Amino acid sequence: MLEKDIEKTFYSEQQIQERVAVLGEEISREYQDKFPLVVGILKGAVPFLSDLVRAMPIHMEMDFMDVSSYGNATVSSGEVRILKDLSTVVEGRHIILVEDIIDSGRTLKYLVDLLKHRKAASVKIVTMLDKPEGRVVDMAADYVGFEVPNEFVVGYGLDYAEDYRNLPYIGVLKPEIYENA
Ligand SMILES: O=P(O)(O)OC[C@H]1O[C@H](OP(=O)(O)OP(=O)(O)O)[C@H](O)[C@@H]1O
Ligand code: HPA
Ligand SMILES: [Mg+2]
Repeated sequence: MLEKDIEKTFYSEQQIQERVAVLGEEISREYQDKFPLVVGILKGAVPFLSDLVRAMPIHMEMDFMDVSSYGNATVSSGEVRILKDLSTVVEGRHIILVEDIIDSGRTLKYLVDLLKHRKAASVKIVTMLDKPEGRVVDMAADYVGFEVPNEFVVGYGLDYAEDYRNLPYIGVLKPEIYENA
């Protein structure tokens, strides 16, 4: 079972759900007359997006993008590649980018630049987690669920080797999970 692999919990399921309800209300107030395009970044944003949009009782459209950072193992190139693009025309739309975490900031920097280039009317970022100590490029979210310290976190969409995304809370793994990998 998943539970036995977790060393400590940073944010419980209840804390997350309470925070999502507050964020949903705040964001709805800003976007109620804007018919926003809510863009989830695959795959990590899926659990958060799923909860967030159900806490936003306003008219909206949803779409998804999948991007991947690549480079060699020691030095990240900082390049980002599109694996799945939006199926919606961005020009003139108010975009809400939904992410599970901002770490180096590279993924979101690339996406914000791209959407502005495509002439979005506005682009704002909502992220469940912000890890400020991880930042390599200048990037700040408009709405943040929680801050996390500079540790590798899993759960609520965040994976280790594609596992643990379905954990309903956010925590860190026991060291032996990495040692046995
Ligand atoms: O701020 P950054 O350093 O760019 O890191 C954050 C990004 O990295 C993770 O995604 P990943 O590319 O691992 O894909 P995934 O969502 O499918 O796990 C996470 O979900 C963010 O999208
Ligand atoms: O702390 C993290 N955990 C999982 N995936 C991530 N992608 C960037 N930072 C993280
Ligand atoms: Mg992601």
